[in-house]
Amino acid sequence: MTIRWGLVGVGDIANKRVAAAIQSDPNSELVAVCRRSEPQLNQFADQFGVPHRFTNADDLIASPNLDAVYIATPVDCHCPQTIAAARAGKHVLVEKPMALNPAECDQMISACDQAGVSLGVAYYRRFYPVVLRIQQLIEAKQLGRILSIGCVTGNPNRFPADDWRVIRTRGGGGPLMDIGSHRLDVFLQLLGDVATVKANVIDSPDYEAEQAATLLVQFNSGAHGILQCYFGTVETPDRLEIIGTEGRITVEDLNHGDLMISTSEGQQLESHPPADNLHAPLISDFSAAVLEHRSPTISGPVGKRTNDLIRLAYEDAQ
Ligand SMILES: NC(=O)C1=CN([C@@H]2O[C@H](COP(=O)(O)OP(=O)(O)OC[C@H]3O[C@@H](n4cnc5c(N)ncnc54)[C@H](OP(=O)(O)O)[C@@H]3O)[C@@H](O)[C@H]2O)C=CC1
Ligand SMILES: O=C1CO[C@H](CO)[C@@H](O)[C@@H]1O
Repeated sequence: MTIRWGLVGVGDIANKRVAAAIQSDPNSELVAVCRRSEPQLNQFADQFGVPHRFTNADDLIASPNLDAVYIATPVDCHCPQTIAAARAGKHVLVEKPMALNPAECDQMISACDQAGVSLGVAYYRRFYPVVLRIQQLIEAKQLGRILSIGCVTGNPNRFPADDWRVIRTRGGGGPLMDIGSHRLDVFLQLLGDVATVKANVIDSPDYEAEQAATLLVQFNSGAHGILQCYFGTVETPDRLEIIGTEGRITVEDLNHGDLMISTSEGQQLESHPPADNLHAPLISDFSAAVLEHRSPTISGPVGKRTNDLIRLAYEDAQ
């Protein structure tokens, strides 16, 4: 059996990676796509050879020949579309951040639980070989006791004020929601749950959401995490550093996967590049999870935790 997917929202990320990732997975088939603009919908469907096309998400969701819905729309659509899909008996894989706020995440989790369908969130960095290698090094205590994790990420885009990514009611916030969310999820994967979050933000002169956010989190383990994220700056690599009592790990760009391990014995460079299509392992895991009747690796409650931390950060920054 294959999972027959419907893809709602065929914009940037669907075009760059999601459609191709579904089509390359042996357990998946892309059978339907949706966006409101008909010419762009047809262009996308023709490009990827998708037979069923919808200009209304409710119509795709109600379609009987689908098993799962991938939601790649702006963040304010995630909750209503997930709930509608769950009620129609479809499994849901939703883009990050999971929703505008934790209350919406709760509604999505509960709708999927009640309908008995799977819910996954697209924090695909959890499948990066470099992230899994760091997790292994931490668990094996190769770095001793972890004192801190730090990540710097910047997106050079200068978004216009009417872009959904910088309107709070549409994107939920600015760079913290959009790009910081991915890195907070990596923090949670590597160092476990967080006890406290402190934050400062810098308002943008051009739009409603923040332009920069800096977070200081304290993990339950006692370790510290520092996250810096920006919109509208020079291209900033996805830099990660972890400091322990016996060693340090530096990754200049998580998306490339080169890892430097420094200990008292010297330095060692390892290379763990990600899959060519970063979404491919995510789709494979989700489809396999549905077929095997297990929870996807990045489940609703896992995805929600990042929304919880972001909410605490915005509250503290106020
Ligand atoms: N995992 C990752 O690395 C990335 C994730 N993302 C996430 O993916 C999601 C989408 O981002 P991105 O592709 O950049 O956004 P875009 O703005 O490029 O695309 C959004 C798409 O959603 C469609 N859409 C909007 N509203 C509706 C609606 N009510 N019903 C149906 N379709 C709708 C739009 O088409 P139309 O207006 O014609 O309806 C468009 O096709 C976001 O959650 C974002 O955070 C984005 C980039 C990378
Ligand atoms: O990682 C990413 C690349 O940039 C996009 C636009 O800011 C983000 O939405 C996405 O999560």
